[in-house]
Amino acid sequence: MRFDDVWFRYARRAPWTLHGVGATFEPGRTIVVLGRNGAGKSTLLQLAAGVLRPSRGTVHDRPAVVGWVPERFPAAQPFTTFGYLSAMAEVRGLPATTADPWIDRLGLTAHADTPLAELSKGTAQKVGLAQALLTPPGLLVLDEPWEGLDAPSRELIPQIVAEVTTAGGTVLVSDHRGEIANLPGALHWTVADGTLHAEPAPPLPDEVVVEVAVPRQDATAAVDRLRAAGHRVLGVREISEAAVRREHSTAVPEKTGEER
Ligand SMILES: Nc1ncnc2c1ncn2[C@@H]1O[C@H](COP(=O)(O)OP(=O)(O)OP(=O)(O)O)[C@@H](O)[C@H]1O
Repeated sequence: MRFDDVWFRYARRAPWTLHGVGATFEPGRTIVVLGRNGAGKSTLLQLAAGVLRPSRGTVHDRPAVVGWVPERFPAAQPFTTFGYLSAMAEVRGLPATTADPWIDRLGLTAHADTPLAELSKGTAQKVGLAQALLTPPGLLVLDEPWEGLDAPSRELIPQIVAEVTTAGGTVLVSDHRGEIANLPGALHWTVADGTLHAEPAPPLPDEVVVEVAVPRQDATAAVDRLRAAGHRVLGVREISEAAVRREHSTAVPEKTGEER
């Protein structure tokens, strides 16, 4: 995807929030958007996601599937967690059960029948995240995704980001706390004075995500061994029935003809 001389302002005579932004969003990249409060990070993310349209200029080649997670999930909707996620799946032509693995993985099972309006901010954010991941996104846009999340869920974000980029998607994430800034290969773009300042791109890591199940009592030792062998451990989580079912359809991805 590419921004070609993108300008944006919120009203006809308002000052430009962004002006003359040019940027290329490479597949497989994590792009961390930094900047002070009010600099225009959310505006840039919404232009990328297609939630806002540029006042001038063009966004080219936006991926067909965009996952958009706003800073605050709009919880004032007449659904329960499960009702909302299954309705979102059906809108996309997917079976209602598509949401089940995400409900499980994001720890939403206990809240499945809770009305959205009664969820805590962090739980509502997880519903927003699950919604964005129902179909594997070519572009995942996360606006301050850590806000209000509990510790186990915060660890999930880098895992999910790595899964999307490993599958060839682009992740655009605003992160004023710097929680994801150290991901290998992450680009740092800073919004200031209405423009984008991009640090030079580090090489893309040539990695895949391998999920390994070990007995619970061996988890710490397994993590230590993997780290000692030079692997990045993205996180440890409870195995779920959905994950066990997925295991039977897991295969090591083959390289494409071009990569051989
Ligand atoms: N809906 C809107 N209508 C008018 N002005 C807006 C609107 N949304 C944002 N702005 C203004 O546009 C500018 C950029 O806002 P934006 O939310 O993109 O910044 P940000 O870097 O994401 O800030 P924060 O870190 O506080 O979320 C700010 O001056 C803000 O007040």
